[in-house]
Amino acid sequence: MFETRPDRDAEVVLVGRSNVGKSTLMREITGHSFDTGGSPGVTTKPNHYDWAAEDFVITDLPGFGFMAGVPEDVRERIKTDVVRYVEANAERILVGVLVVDGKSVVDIIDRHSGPDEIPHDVELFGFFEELGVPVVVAVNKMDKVDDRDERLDALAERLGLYPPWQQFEETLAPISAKRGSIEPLEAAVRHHLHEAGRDDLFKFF
Ligand SMILES: Nc1nc2c(ncn2[C@@H]2O[C@H](COP(=O)(O)OP(=O)(O)OP(=O)(O)O)[C@@H](O)[C@H]2O)c(=O)[nH]1
Ligand SMILES: [Mg+2]
Repeated sequence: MFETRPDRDAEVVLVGRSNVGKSTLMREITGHSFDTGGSPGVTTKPNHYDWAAEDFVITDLPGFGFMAGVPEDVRERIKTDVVRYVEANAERILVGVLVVDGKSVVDIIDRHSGPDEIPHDVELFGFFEELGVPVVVAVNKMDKVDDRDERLDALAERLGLYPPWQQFEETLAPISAKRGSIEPLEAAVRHHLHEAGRDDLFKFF
């Protein structure tokens, strides 16, 4: 279990496989730099970012899934720790942002779909729903995607959202964190904050 536990009553978490761009997105949202890098597994502990005067924290969690050079048991432990963190903090998590790599997510999901295997991204998506935590899928690295609508429809379908994807703007947000184009994500997060009666937090998004 991660040892950090922020003493705030409202939280937004960023979760997802390693190297999808969570820390890059965290930088875009907060304006503060976090370790990012070309090799997966850069973030090993939760990054919490809060504001002294505000009862709010954004948390960038370590990535899980395949990471070159990281043993299987370590990867599994990180995944378990992330799931436990979300479960333990579900009460105050207003929005769960599931970050995926728009270029590869559909292929990865298909590769890991089988009779006794649920892909991490699909599992996490369902897990947030089970906990009653609104989830936004930040489909990152869209700057590398040519067949935008086809990719997004394919992803929607795998998450159980019947295409066309445009019907789910509160759930699917195509972005490019590295280029600073994250408006669809901000709009989706604001939607859920509004639903939670927390328009006061719009200033962070
Ligand atoms: N092309 C492109 N690359 C991106 C984008 N966002 C992030 N990256 C790159 O993806 C790599 C991984 O980014 P990180 O932000 O470290 O990813 P992470 O999800 O925090 O990774 P872990 O901490 O290992 O889980 C870096 O080389 C980033 O520059 C994007 O929108 N487009
Ligand atoms: Mg990171």
